[in-house]
Amino acid sequence: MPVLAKICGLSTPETLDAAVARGAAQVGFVFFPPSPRNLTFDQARGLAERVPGHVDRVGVFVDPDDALLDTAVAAGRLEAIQLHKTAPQRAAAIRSRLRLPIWVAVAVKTAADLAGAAAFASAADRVLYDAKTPEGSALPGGMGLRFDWRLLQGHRHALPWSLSGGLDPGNVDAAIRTTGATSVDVSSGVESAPGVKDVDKIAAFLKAVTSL
Ligand SMILES: O=C(O)c1ccccc1N[C@@H]1O[C@H](COP(=O)(O)O)[C@@H](O)[C@H]1O
Repeated sequence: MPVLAKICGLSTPETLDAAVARGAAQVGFVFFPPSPRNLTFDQARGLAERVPGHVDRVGVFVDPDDALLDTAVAAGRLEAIQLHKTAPQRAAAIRSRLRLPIWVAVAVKTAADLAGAAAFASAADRVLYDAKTPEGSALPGGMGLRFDWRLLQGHRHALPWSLSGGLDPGNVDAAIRTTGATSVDVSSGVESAPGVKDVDKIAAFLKAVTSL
């Protein structure tokens, strides 16, 4: 089965174009001011118009309010919403109000954390397994941290799922082989510095994924 890749945290036309040209299935736009990848609405508007119809625009949010969601969805012409640190009831409310697919991040450190995904079974469309960031971290994702991929082996998933957290061009092949993921998501693993995407790393990551 082909593996789909989302390149997250894009903020320049050049890196967005590289992700599209090299075969990204989704591009991620971050709307979270503490992140070095946070977009203004004007930036999102400009990037959104470069994305062809076969690539989905995913907005990344941390427990957002309705005003932020509405403005970001319009500016970024978002086709899916990725939620971090958002309760199941709130995710369900966002889903029914926006009528867009909801990706919900589940932070994983131990096997017990995987059970958290079940609470989103009727509230989301996809689970994104991501590494748990340390208590008090500024960001709940996008820190290049990975979890023990073997935890996913044999796990019965409540929803379609994607793998993220610390993936990069050198390890994504092993991550896919270990977990059986058919969808992967990367941010800092294709950067030269926090928030600075690297076109060569994007190309290498997508080559590793699409040549499997
Ligand atoms: O990328 C960010 O800055 C970010 C901010 C807030 C929530 C999530 C964020 N990124 C997501 O984190 C994961 C893993 O990132 P990484 O590859 O380990 O750097 C990814 O899903 C991003 O979408």
